[in-house]
Amino acid sequence: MLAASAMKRVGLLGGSFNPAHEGHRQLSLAAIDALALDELWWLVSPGNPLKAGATDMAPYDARLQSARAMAAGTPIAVSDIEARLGTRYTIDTLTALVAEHPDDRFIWLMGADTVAEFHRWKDWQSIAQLLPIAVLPRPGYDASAHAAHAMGWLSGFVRPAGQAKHWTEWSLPAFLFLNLPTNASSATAIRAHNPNWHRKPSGSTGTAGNGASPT
Ligand SMILES: Nc1ncnc2c1ncn2[C@@H]1O[C@H](COP(=O)(O)OP(=O)(O)OP(=O)(O)O)[C@@H](O)[C@H]1O
Ligand SMILES: O=C(O)c1ccc[n+]([C@@H]2O[C@H](COP(=O)([O-])O)[C@@H](O)[C@H]2O)c1
Repeated sequence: MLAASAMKRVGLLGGSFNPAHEGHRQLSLAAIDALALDELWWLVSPGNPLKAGATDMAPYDARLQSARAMAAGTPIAVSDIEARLGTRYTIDTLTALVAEHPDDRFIWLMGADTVAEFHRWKDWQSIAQLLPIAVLPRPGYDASAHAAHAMGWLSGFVRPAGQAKHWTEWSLPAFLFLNLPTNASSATAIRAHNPNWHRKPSGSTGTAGNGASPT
């Protein structure tokens, strides 16, 4: 007799990871604890639709390797599912993931800085109707997140941070500001200091981490 598969509680953090840094890692580990997640996946974006004109976007493989290196030794898994599915918009990725994993429960994670532009994402209200959303605090972005255009609609669905572990029981939409220690790391700051972070020094073997793809 086959054993019934157990429902997994999975957090999803999408990003450019150009490059991945300590902020991604610290906040992800804290979110695993706060939300009682079984797994947390970093979805490395082949191309953020709102960064289409960016001239400083490193090649996809370099960003993937950077995420794997930063996730190494943690329970965080790095996924290239958007490259494999050919999806660029979050709503398309999440719709596919939910259909592929009907027995699991997903929650979308986003840094406080991204809330200000959330209303510009394709079908953003549908995203909130599909999955609960948890916001990772980020130094300097608390006010802009709370004042965001999207909050005009989302504020009616905000859940108390103290109930974070109960997210699988919530009706949707459900929006949560996580109360976690912050980390000021930023990929923009890293690139400003080292624009060639993704170019290997000559003689390098280029090995970086062993993060397995979850999907
Ligand atoms: N230090 C941080 N604290 C909280 N959330 C973060 C932090 N850094 C990144 N995030 C969140 O992680 C996700 C992926 O971030 P991303 O890869 O764009 O890094 P970034 O540092 O914001 O990059 P950039 O400076 O190039 O915009 C986004 O939701 C972002 O808000
Ligand atoms: O779906 C959209 O319209 C959309 C617009 C902007 C950003 N996103 C997603 O937001 C996540 C964070 O992106 P970034 O570049 O700020 O790290 C990443 O998963 C992107 O694909 C998604």
